Amino acid sequence: MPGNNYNANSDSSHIPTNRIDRLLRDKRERELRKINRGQQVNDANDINGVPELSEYDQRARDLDPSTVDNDLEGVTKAHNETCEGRDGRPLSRQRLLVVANRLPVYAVRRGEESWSLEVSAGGLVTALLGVKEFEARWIGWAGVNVPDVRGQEALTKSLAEKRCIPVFLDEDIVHQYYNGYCNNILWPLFHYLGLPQEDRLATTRSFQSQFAAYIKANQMFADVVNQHYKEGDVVWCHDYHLMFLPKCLKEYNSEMKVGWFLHTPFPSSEIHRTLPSRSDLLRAVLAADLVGFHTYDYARHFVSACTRILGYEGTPDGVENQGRLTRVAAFPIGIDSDRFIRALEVPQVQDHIRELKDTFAGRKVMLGVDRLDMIKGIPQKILAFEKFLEENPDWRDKVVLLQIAVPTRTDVPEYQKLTSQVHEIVGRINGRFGTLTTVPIHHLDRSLDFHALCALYAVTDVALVTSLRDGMNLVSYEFVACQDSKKGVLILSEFAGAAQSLGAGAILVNPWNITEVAASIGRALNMSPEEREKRHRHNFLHVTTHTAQEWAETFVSELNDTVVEAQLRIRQVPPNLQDANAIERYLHSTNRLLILGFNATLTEPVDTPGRRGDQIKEMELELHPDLKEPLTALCDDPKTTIVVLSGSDRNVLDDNFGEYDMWLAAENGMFLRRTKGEWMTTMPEHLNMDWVDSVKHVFEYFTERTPRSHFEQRETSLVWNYKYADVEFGRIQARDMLQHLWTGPISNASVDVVQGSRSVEVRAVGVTKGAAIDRILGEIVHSKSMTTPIDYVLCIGHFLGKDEDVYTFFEPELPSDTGSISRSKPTDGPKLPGDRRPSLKLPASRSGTKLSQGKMQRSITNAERRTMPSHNFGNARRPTPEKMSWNVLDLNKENYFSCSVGRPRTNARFLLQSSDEVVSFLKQLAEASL
Ligand SMILES: O=P(O)(O)OC[C@H]1O[C@H](O[C@H]2O[C@H](CO)[C@@H](O)[C@H](O)[C@H]2O)[C@H](O)[C@@H](O)[C@@H]1O
Ligand SMILES: O=c1ccn([C@@H]2O[C@H](COP(=O)(O)OP(=O)(O)O)[C@@H](O)[C@H]2O)c(=O)[nH]1
Repeated sequence: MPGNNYNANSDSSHIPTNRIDRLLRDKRERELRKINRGQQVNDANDINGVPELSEYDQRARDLDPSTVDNDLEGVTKAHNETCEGRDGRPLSRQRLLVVANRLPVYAVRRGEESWSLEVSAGGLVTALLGVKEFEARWIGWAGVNVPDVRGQEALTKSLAEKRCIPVFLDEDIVHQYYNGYCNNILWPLFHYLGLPQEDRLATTRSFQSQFAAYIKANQMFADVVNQHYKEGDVVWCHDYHLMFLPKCLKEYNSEMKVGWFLHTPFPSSEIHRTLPSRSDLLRAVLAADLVGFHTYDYARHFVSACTRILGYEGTPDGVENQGRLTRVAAFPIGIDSDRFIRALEVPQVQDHIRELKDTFAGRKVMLGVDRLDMIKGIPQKILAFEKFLEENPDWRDKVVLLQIAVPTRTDVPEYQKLTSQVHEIVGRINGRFGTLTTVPIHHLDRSLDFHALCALYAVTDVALVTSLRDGMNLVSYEFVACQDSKKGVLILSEFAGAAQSLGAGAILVNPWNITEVAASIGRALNMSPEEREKRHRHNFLHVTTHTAQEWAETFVSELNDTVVEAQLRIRQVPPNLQDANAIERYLHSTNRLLILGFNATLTEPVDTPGRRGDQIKEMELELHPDLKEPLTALCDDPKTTIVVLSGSDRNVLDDNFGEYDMWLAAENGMFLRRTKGEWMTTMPEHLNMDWVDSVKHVFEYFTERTPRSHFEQRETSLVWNYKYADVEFGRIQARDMLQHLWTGPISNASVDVVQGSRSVEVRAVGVTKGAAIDRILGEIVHSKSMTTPIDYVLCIGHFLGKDEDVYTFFEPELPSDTGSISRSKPTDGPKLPGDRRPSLKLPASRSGTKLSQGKMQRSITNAERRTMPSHNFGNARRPTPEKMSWNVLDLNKENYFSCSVGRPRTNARFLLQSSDEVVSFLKQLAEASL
């Protein structure tokens, strides 16, 4: 194996924990493989004495029906044989299943069982043909309706030779899915052209029926993928046609590595939210492991749509929901620049170039190459050219505009209209500025073959790309690749993705500003050779380094890595609560304590903040409707004590739990009540509340300035909530607020500032659920006259990080400062904040302790509540040893179930995803104990 610098560091047994480190390592290894391949090709050439066909040429030949050896397999085999791994053994390349609406070839039927295959045009095909690192197979529609089985079988066989696998879509599906939902709804919407009126969809069609066809078609693609999928394959789904595919695939096999890439822009969330099926589409895409876009802007829009429409969390890495991260990133596509550069040397292209030079001698050539699509801004381009001719009569016989307009989606009425519109404008301008022998615009409604296109690019002085919106626009890249001798000028729409990469070298224009485009034409035609050279250098460097191959390799490398990353994350996420075990242990214990949170633990799940009209309802927390029965049964069991431990105030808990026989601990345990008795306070003595007015002042300020935010004043805390506000604005405001609270005038007050996912809470120092629990426990033990220790604890809640000390309070595996409970060895697991672990011994009788001295047991009137001094338990968290007469807790680790709800980054032992799961578990528990 050839010597290299990279091998020394490449130890496959060590996986870097940092993503960038892993991706850099991957990149080095790819470079190494390329060097190896290059050397082997050179060696082979030396032996044979003849230059080898490049892989791309080979591939293009493979796809060209006129070539004899048209088997892609050959290329792949050669690769497999030449690739070596780090240990020198041949490496088999990873299998890549590319799933796109269109196959790189389209089929034309020649007889009942005879098909010919033509290469499809379009940026996606061009880009993916440049991918060499993987053993790729294509899955897609062959662009033709094949109703008969014999025809399907014959076509499948022909396509197999090209490593293509067909998905057969019937005419109606194509009509509703491809012409309808894809190209009449999603395409214009994603390009900011808005949605069609429902009545313009035709009587037999509606959003609903087209969407249904879309889902059906996506499922058909998924079925074919599933038939061909082998463990370890990477599945790469492409474009707006297949937004449902990631979901379908993951439902079939959650282990599948699935990536999805969008070739169009992704619009602002304000545009996307107009789409009736907006949420379904976003959720389906998010099932992928990696979601890619051409530019950072599109990625940003997508993340923003997920946060604003679905209410999910947007992070710098992607979109997070319930601990599952879908990575979202920008992967700008490129072309196989070498292929274009090499093509210029081909004799056929040289001939073309000569012909074109002769034909347009004495005139500057301007070029437009576009599919005849409204997003390409063809009318705007022609009108700008007309304005230029109008204002510059000297140029009228010295410049020609060649416009190649490739027919596309000709069954969609909007495209038909565009064709007539363009023809009409071209006719008018040619009539206005043409002569008997020449016309200013040569407009062709057809496609050109590759060589003719390269020749055209090469003779062009000014390329004009005026897309109103364009995912990337590869034509601009191809033009640059073919211009190394001429160094022509690129006029490029600022609304094409390419503007982000070629912006510095091109003249950027707003295609809607006809005056600006016309002036830019003048500027380009008159540009000095020095300036053209400088601009071209910049663009050429970009196009030749950011290739299609780089694009695909980077995407797949990141896709592979998201799976590594997910595994690393999963290691930190606790397992789901095993219901059967928790129930079994419950049944075999004699004195059980169930501590339950309220909000997002026992409440009815609310869908998303985007559900307008439900906000008022959501703001009033309500008990899950299915909970009544099991909760009653569990509360009525004499061997079970239930405590609802919540941040909510007393009224909320009274309203929701008044009818059950249980304990209520409001305001993070600062108030306690058995439902049969009165509220009492458990607040520590001397709880300093002097900060309340200042914090309230700050909260009022931010509430006034943040529409749809609100704050709640409780006895021991204030909570500012921006759940219903604009997510991004809310977050910015929260950051400002936090900064002010941490560093401003109240920074020295005795408060804890706690940041929630959409809230900021300020509490008196030391107020946490964990800090309150031993006082609560003491009171319960006393009040229930417990005589046997608690031998089973289940603590379930959607608690803020600060309140997770309640989980650690009971944790038998953490070291204790008393010997009251037998514990196993200390673990390196979650750390207990400070030395908060209480003695778990409490007095059998509380007479003589502060706990029993009455104050806290008297009920509190509403009038007293606001001004109530801190008092009562004093140092009750640590009763003196002489007062302890028996162990309250006798908990071994198998009988302890701490469980976080919907917060995977937790110190709890287990996880439940939602309140639905909590309810389902409690139901089973109640039923099992009947
Ligand atoms: O297959 P068609 O419906 O005839 O359309 C052809 C392709 O058009 C779109 O291309 C996009 O992809 C290019 C490469 O990423 C990008 O440069 C361009 O800006 C996009 O418009 C479409 O997204 C493809 O799926 C179609 O195959
Ligand atoms: O007659 C033609 C005109 C264009 N193209 C190819 O079509 C693609 C157009 O890609 P682009 O990204 O510019 O736009 P899209 O059509 O994909 O929206 C480019 O690779 C062109 O080389 C082609 O094969 N034949």
